[in-house]
Amino acid sequence: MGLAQGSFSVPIVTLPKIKHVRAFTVRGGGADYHDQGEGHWIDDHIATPMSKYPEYRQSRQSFGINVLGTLVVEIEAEDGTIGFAVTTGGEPAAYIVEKHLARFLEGRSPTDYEKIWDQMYFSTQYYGRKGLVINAISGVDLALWDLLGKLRQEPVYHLLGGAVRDELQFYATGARPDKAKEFGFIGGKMALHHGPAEGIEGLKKNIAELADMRSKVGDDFWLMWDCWMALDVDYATRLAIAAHELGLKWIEEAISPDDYWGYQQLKRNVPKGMLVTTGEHEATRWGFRMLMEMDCCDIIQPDVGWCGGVTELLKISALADAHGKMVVPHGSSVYSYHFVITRHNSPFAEFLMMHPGPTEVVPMFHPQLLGEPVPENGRMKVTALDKPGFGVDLNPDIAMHRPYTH
Ligand SMILES: C[C@H](O)[C@H](O)[C@@H](O)[C@@H](O)C(=O)O
Ligand SMILES: [Mg+2]
Repeated sequence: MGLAQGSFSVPIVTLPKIKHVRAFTVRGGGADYHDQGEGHWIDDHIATPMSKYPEYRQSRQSFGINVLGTLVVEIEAEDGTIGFAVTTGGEPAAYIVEKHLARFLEGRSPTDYEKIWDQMYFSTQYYGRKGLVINAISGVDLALWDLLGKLRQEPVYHLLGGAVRDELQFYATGARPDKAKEFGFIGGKMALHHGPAEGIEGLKKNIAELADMRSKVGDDFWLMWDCWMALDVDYATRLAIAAHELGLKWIEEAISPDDYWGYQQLKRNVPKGMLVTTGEHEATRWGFRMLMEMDCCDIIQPDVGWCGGVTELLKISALADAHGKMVVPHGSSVYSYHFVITRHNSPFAEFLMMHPGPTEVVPMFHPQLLGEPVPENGRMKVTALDKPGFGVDLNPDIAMHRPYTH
């Protein structure tokens, strides 16, 4: 780290330049958290847009929800410091990182993250804009922020403006909100099991499941449904009306992320007091601008590993703040924790319960990250984030594969 002579006597710090960008793939849980073994709650007859095909109704893995696997991006500076990040993307994302994105980083300063993001986005705009390409850009951007933190010996949340509160509070996503309540979480979000293709019988089963869980957690504990893009406006409206009496707090990602008009209508249809949320499969400031200007939802839920990374989430969050919208990022382990703690309009965070039951609290991206913090009693003190970068290390025991080089 050199000390360049500034215009005053005080020298400014010049960080070492980026020397190498490398992309690896990993299978088995971690950032591609749907890539789990048999009998996991996260693959048990969950309603999806593919549920209209009976052969793909029981298991999301049957139609390929875990086909990509994890992308690991490593960025090495000239002094040997390595920043890394994990997200969903696997081999195709690794190809994009190595063959297309790396050229915008190697030889550059890690502080040029705005220009680097702009060049990664607009150089891939002709084939990207959302989905896999933005996942790859997000992975690079997160690794860049991890490198910046390590070079500056500061946690990422310091670089984002510092903590606005002393601790994070979490709701838990999983099949057991009753256990989530025991563990001290502020609420429980369940995956919806039956979609329109199962007719009124399926809708009644959904309501019966919610009623059963409400009887277990009492009247005040937050209960939410995650509908994973599975419904249409009519079904979602009928479900919301029936669930309102059971105190459903929000109905999440009920319809296709492309159907902004449908969300606009659903938000008008749901009973007063029920929130409509979405955004985990939306990307960039432009996608979220559409959600907000068309009044599609009450809470936006970008995934920082899928929406464009920290650099883009800063823009999305500021836009949401101006619109008076809450930003509760989709669960993405430390990558969302370091962000949420710094934003007034992100009052709580999601914790995805990755234990198969789930009857235990385990790290979300297990087994890929060493030092990954987990909530205690549903909360996480900001001090748990006080390590350089995102504060985690890659588990050396996991098999990483580098499918492409450049
Ligand atoms: C639980 C949901 O079906 C998804 O698996 C989950 O990843 C996501 O939608 C969430 O909000 O956590
Ligand atoms: Mg969701």
